[in-house]
Amino acid sequence: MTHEYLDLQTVPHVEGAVRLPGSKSISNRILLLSALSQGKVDIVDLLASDDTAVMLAALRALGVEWTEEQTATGTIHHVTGVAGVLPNQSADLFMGNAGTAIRPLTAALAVIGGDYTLHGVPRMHERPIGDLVDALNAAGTHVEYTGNPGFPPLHIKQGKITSERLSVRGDVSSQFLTALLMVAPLMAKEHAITIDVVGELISKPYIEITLNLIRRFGVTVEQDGWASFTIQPGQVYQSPGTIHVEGDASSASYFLAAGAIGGGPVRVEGVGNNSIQGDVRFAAALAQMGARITMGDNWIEAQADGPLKAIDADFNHIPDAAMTIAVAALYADGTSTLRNIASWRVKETDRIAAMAAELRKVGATVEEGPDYLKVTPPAAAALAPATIDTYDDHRMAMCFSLVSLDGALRKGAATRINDPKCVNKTFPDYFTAFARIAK
Ligand SMILES: O=C(O)C1=C[C@@H](OP(=O)(O)O)[C@@H](O)[C@H](O)C1
Ligand SMILES: C=C(OP(=O)(O)O)C(=O)O
Repeated sequence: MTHEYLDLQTVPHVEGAVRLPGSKSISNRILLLSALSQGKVDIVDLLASDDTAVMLAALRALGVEWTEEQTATGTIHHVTGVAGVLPNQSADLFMGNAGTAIRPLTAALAVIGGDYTLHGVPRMHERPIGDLVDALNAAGTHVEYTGNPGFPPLHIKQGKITSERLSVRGDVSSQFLTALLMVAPLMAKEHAITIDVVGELISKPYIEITLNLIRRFGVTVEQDGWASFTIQPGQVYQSPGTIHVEGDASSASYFLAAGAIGGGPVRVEGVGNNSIQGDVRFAAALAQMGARITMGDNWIEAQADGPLKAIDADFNHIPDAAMTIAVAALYADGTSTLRNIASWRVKETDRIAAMAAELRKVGATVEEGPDYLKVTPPAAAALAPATIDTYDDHRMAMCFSLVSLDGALRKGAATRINDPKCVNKTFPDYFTAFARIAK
């Protein structure tokens, strides 16, 4: 337990522009696809953070060559694809707390086969992976649990895919289906592979990111709604040459909410109408709360347009950015309800419980359900000063920076953020960027 903290003074007004760091979801997908592909890939603007660092280190340990070049405009990572044949047949891989690294890598290593162990921070060992392992092992791979069944750490041995049809549950995390889709071309050597989704599929826009990027690497997936996906045999990932990583739409949510709460305009650069990330739809939720939103191909701007209105909506499609709505709700004119967010409970922390506990500290009344959160802002004219615990969850730290902002209906509070460096998971410079828009 670290005892570092960051004190934020109240912020009367926010305004400015922020260039977003690269998307975590896109960065880690592109890294694995590049490694599996034939040829060299130049990745522009890859996210530099803990989650991508563990993926890069894992690829290096597996024998995949990559280099990083600093240019006047940003970074370029040069990855030499291994065409599905890993140079190192054994490795011990530390995955931190990166779901986007451990889930797809588990699938890739299980299908390729070898002698691999994957582990992470203690919380990673509490985050489910059983539905993915079940899907893989039922099809012929050999993945074992070395700790608790259903959770990392994992030991992967040599197996062989013998089925032409896999089925995977989609109601705990969409990353399991993403993982199978990404490795499907490695399984579809002689015959087509079909992946059936059992039960409801959550977080669907992340599957769209996966399919979009798979296509960029030259592989076509046939889709029957959200129920099944088929990959015809003989397709291999091809290098797209140069590929650009968009700004992170989840990271955008904090600045857009800041503009909506604290005046604005605040503009984020790096995502917009052309984005492939579902989290750009956070802007629509903010607009529903009364913010004025404008969008270009590669930017989004948010501005307050009077007091924020309470919202009652289903947030299954944007589980990460929805955390930002829960905090924006402190500034709204009534009770907000966030529905269909059960996946919050199995992420960096139990986010429903953590969010409820910290929102209460600043004066909100919160009702917590298995898959919902109801937030009623304090009646007082200001939020209560508080010391916010962040639960080693980057999004808790980033979300709660917003409680320092003065809104139209309610003033913010001086806020202490414990363990602010947890933002390193996806956005190491977050608090510097936040300080720049605080006026
Ligand atoms: O595929 C992805 O890149 C992600 C999918 C989502 O997870 P779930 O599918 O577990 O909801 C999201 O919360 C996570 O931050 C990133
Ligand atoms: C849930 C998240 O991360 P992960 O990719 O580790 O699932 C997140 O970034 O909010």
